Amino acid sequence: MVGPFRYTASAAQVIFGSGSLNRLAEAMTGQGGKRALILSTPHQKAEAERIATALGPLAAGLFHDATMHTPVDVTERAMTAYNAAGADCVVAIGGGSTIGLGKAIAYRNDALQIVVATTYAGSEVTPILGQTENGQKTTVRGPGILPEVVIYDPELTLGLPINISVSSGLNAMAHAVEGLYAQDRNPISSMMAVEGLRALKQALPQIVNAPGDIEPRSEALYGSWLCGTVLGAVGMALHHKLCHTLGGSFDLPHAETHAVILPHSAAYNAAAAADALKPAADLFGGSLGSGLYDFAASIGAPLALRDLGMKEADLDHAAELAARNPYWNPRPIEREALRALLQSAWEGARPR
Ligand SMILES: NC(=O)c1ccc[n+]([C@@H]2O[C@H](COP(=O)([O-])OP(=O)(O)OC[C@H]3O[C@@H](n4cnc5c(N)ncnc54)[C@H](O)[C@@H]3O)[C@@H](O)[C@H]2O)c1
Ligand SMILES: O=C(O)CCC(=O)CC(=O)O
Repeated sequence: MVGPFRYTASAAQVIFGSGSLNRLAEAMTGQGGKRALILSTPHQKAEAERIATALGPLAAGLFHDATMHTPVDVTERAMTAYNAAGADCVVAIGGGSTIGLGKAIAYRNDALQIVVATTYAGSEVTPILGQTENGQKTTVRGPGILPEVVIYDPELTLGLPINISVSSGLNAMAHAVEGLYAQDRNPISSMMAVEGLRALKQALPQIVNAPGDIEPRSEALYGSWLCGTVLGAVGMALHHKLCHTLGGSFDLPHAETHAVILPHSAAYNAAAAADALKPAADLFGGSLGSGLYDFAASIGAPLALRDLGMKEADLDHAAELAARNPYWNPRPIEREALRALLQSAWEGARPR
């Protein structure tokens, strides 16, 4: 039987396709934007400068210090740049770090946000902002946080390094896996989750073999949009709580941490959410935890927390933090089982 359910569609406008970056000025002025602060990481500064040149007088300035986990001190410097430039909107070009900075600005001043998304993290289509201050990462949700327009131009992802592509793709897949067993899931979010998983499962091995091939790049960006939309639409559970803890309190890299944890969190929840996870398990050979692990290994993803810089001595503390104020999860958060999960993930063991 279908339902009952509640589904809230995202209000963001999506412009998808090769060459869609050319529609940036039109997208910005169409929303009433006149002076944009262009945001990027230091790594994508040149791309941001090209965008500023193309926008001409619509570009009010550049800020290229976006940083992972959205530190509040960086946001404060960006706010100063925004006000000094007389900007009325932001254009964020990049992955979740740059998009997070744009959201943090909009959270404070309701700036219009135009996003050019260049990884598979999915932040561009969520009303979620994570920020870090004094070593603590906190998350807020709110309508002003969701970017108004998202441009997906696969041409811009052709140079995304293979290792980032792989980890970022698994980060997207984690949104879909958790979306499948979310308490507030609905037929639309589950359909998007399964299609997102299918698209990324198909695209990532092809990207590893031919990173400059536009077809799998388009497929991966399409899959990441779907998975990100699921993240924005329904609640996340143990997997996201763990990654949030490991990223915010132990400064582990975001996408790589998702990539390592996903097989283990999926295995943890496999029995408790067997029906909801069946379409995903079917995609990965029947057993979701080991299937995801084998898939991740086959595309060269990181498999062990120890390889990301996590200290074994910190695992107890991580388990304790992750068990504190837990998100709803299909299987109860059992302290010992959670500690065992972290040990397996630290060692890079294949879940059963
Ligand atoms: N709020 C949300 O809904 C949400 C969702 C997912 C991630 N996030 C946040 O996003 C951050 C991580 O984002 P991420 O994983 O996308 O990494 P990132 O944005 O830090 O990007 C990783 C690196 O890749 C570079 N890069 C990005 N796109 C590129 C491209 N096409 N070509 C070459 N280099 C490129 C970036 O400049 C950066 O140096 C974390 O802070 C995480 O918490 C938030
Ligand atoms: O860090 C954030 O902005 C929130 C993170 C989130 O909800 C998605 C993720 O962890 O990939």
